[in-house]
Amino acid sequence: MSATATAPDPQAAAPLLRVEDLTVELGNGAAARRVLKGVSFDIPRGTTLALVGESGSGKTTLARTLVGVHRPSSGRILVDDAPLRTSRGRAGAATVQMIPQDPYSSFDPRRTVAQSLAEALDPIRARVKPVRTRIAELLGQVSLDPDTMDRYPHEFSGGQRQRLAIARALAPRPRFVIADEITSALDLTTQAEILNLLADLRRRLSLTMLFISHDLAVVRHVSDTVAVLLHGDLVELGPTGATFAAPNHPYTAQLLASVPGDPRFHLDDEPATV
Ligand SMILES: Nc1ncnc2c1ncn2[C@@H]1O[C@H](COP(=O)(O)OP(=O)(O)OP(=O)(O)O)[C@@H](O)[C@H]1O
Repeated sequence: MSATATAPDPQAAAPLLRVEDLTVELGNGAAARRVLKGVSFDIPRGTTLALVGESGSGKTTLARTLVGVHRPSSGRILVDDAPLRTSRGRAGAATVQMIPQDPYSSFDPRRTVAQSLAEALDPIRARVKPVRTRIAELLGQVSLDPDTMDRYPHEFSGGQRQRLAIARALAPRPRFVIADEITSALDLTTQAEILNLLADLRRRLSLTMLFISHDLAVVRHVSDTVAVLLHGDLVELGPTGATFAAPNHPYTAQLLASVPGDPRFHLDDEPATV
C-alpha cells in the first residue's frame, strides 16, 4: 500500500460550509429582534443538511444570510475554511446559489429561457450567442430539451420551471446550493420528480446542499444530516437516520410524531406505504 493511499485527505475531512456561532438581528431600533441566536453547524463536502423548523423559526433568514442578503450580527461563515466573500451584500455566485421556492415568479416573463440563463452565466454581458452550448448542456442536466431554450417561461409547466430554476442555479458552477422549500408549490408527482432530479444532480456533480423544508418525509428521503431550528436556536443536529430513530430534543420528537409513512417515496430501508 502506498503512503499516499493511507494519508488523510484534508479536503475530504474539511467541511465545505462551516457556520460558527451565527447571530442575525433583523429590524431596526425598538423593532430589532434576534432571529438567529448563536447557530453553529458544518456541512461536509458532497453532503446535504436538511434544515427544519416551524414557520418563523429563522430558516429563510439563515439561507438569506448565507447568500449575503443579511449580515451576521456576530459569528462567522466559512466556505472551504475561508470567510464567505460577499460582493455588494451578495455571496459570490460561483460560491453559493439558491434555488427559489416559487418557480412561477422567479423568471422574468419577458425573457426567453436562454436569455435568463445567459444572464446567470455572465451577468455583465448576458449575451446568448457565446453561451448557447453551455445553455444546452444546463438544460440537458435537468432533463429539458435544449431545443426549448428560445421559449418563454409561460410555455413551461410548474415542474419544468423548477427544473429551469435548478439549471439557472447550476449555471455558475456553485460549490454550495441552497434549496428553500423548492417543492412546496408543486403537486405530489412533480415533487417526487424534482427530488429525484436533485438527488441525481447531487451525485453526478458532488453538490453540497442546504435543503430547507417543513416536510419531514422529504427530509428523510434527501438529507444526510438534519438540523432543527426553534425560535432561532438550533436545538437538534445529527445524522438523519439516527435523529429520526431517536431524537435528542423533545421538540424534534414532537415534529416527528406528526409524520405518517409517506407513499411518495420508495425508500431503500423500508417498504413503501400505500
Ligand atoms: N426583514 C425583517 N425584519 C424583521 N423581522 C424579520 C425580517 N424578515 C424576517 N423577520 C422575522 O424573522 C423571523 C424568522 O423568519 P424566517 O422567514 O426566517 O422564518 P422561516 O422559518 O423561514 O419561516 P417560513 O417557514 O414561514 O418561511 C420571523 O418572525 C419573521 O417575522
